Parts: sequence; structure tokens; C-alpha cells
Amino acid sequence: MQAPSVVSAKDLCLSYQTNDGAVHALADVNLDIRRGEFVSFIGPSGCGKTTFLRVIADLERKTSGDIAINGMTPDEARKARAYGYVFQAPALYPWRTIEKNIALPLEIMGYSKPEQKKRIDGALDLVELSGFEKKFPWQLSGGMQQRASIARALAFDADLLLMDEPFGALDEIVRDHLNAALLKLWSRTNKTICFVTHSIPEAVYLSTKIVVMSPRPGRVTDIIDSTLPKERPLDIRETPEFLEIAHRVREGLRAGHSYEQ
Ligand SMILES: Nc1ncnc2c1ncn2[C@@H]1O[C@H](COP(=O)(O)OP(=O)(O)OP(=O)(O)O)[C@@H](O)[C@H]1O
Repeated sequence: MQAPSVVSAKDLCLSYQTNDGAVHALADVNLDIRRGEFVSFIGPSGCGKTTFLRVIADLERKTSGDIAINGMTPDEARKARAYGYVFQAPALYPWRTIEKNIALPLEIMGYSKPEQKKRIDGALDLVELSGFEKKFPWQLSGGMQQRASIARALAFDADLLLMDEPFGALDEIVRDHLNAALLKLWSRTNKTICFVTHSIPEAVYLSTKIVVMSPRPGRVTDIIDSTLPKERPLDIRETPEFLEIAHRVREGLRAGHSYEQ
């Protein structure tokens, strides 16, 4: 039996109106994401990756077509706190400790102090930052700060995690470590993850499904279901199976690129 649908897009279009005319950020996107999947979105700048996440999060409105999140409209899903959002930069408040940063959205939502504490401790444990709750963001490395932002997104305990290039600004070694940690977190929690990246190895290493996109208009050019096992040590990246998937992603990106003038 198939897992239930978490995100379902049918002929989804979104155009931004600008002084230079309409920008077709998403054109006829059809995509079905099921519970427990790890889906990466990859493509050159401007192909609509962020826009797609923003539509799910109800930060942008579709122009036409349909989008459902857990069977709800984006507006209903936002009110039901159906997802956590992790941005490119950590976006932590420097004057608040790590635990106070994670607590902020929980305070706004009116959780009791003991419930806040339980959720903060649980989220910090998941990103392996227990013991750092009293530190300020500037006392942590870039990678730890990004883990703290992931903890903040996890504190709602939503089934869906939207991650917009969360590790893009980090060096390769830290990124490798966070990729492995994220996979562990994903298999422990069975969350559904939508992850934007520019990196082919990162997309192939993390994903059960890779969505290749191309710009002008932003559209999906290939959807690749990974054949890699769920358990993935970092050296899986040297196996023929891994390289084969990476090759298909690269071909998809190249085909999309030739579309540009
Ligand atoms: N608020 C906006 N108003 C007008 N055009 C926009 C707006 N936001 C995005 N765009 C345009 O829509 C297209 C898709 O942008 P989007 O940010 O979704 O792409 P992306 O694939 O995430 O790019 P990147 O990899 O650079 O983050 C681009 O051409 C962009 O310039």
C-alpha cells in the first residue's frame, strides 16, 4: 500500500507580475510527495525551487492549478502548523540563547513552559545539540547554528520539514557531517522532507526522490526515484549505483540548461 500523500501539485503555475512583464516561476508542475519521502529539488538559479517551497508554506499564492498539503489548502496547512521551515541562513536572534531561540515560536503559540521545555529538549537531542541550550548563537560554529535552526523547525513536531538550501554556506566537511546527521534524524522520525540544493552529490546522497528543475519557465524536467538503500554510509558516494543516479541528474540539468538562450 502506498503511503499517504503529503504534497500533491497538479498543473501548478505561479507567475510573478513585474515591471518587465510576467515571470513564470512555476509552469505546470505535477508532483506527488508521500509520507516519509526525502525529496530534493535541484536546478539552476531561478528555476523555481524556493518558490515551490514558498507555495507549500503559504508564503506565495499559486496563479493556477492545484496544490494540497496533507489534503489541505496551503492556508489551512499553515494554520494547522503542518510544516517546519529551515532557511538558507540560520536566522537566529543573536541576543537570545539557543533555547530561547527555539522557544520563541512556541511562546507565540502559547505552549506552557513545561511543554516548551519538553519540545526544546527533544529537538536539541535530535540535532545532537543537548548541552548547548544556554549558549548564544555567536558561541556556536556555523554548522551548529544551522543545526539549532533545524531544531527550531522541529520543535513543532510537524510531519513535514521544508529546507531551503540549509547547508549551502557551509564548507564541505561540515556539510558531509550535517548530511549524515540529517539522514539519521530523518530515519529516526520518519518525517517527510523537501530539500532544496545546488549540489548533485548532496541531492543523491540524501534523497529517495530527486526533482530536477529548469528555468524560464520554472518547470520539472525529471523525477528520479532513488534505488539506494535507506541506510547510507558516506562512502556510498563512491558506488556505481550512486554515480549512475548522479549521472542521470547531471544529464537532466544539462538538458534543461540548453533551453536557455
Ligand atoms: N517576489 C518576486 N517577484 C518577482 N519575481 C520573483 C520573485 N521571487 C522570485 N522571482 C523570480 O522567479 C523565478 C524563480 O525564483 P526562485 O527563487 O523560486 O528560484 P530558485 O530556483 O529558488 O533560485 P535560487 O537557486 O537562486 O535560490 C526567478 O526568475 C526569480 O527571479
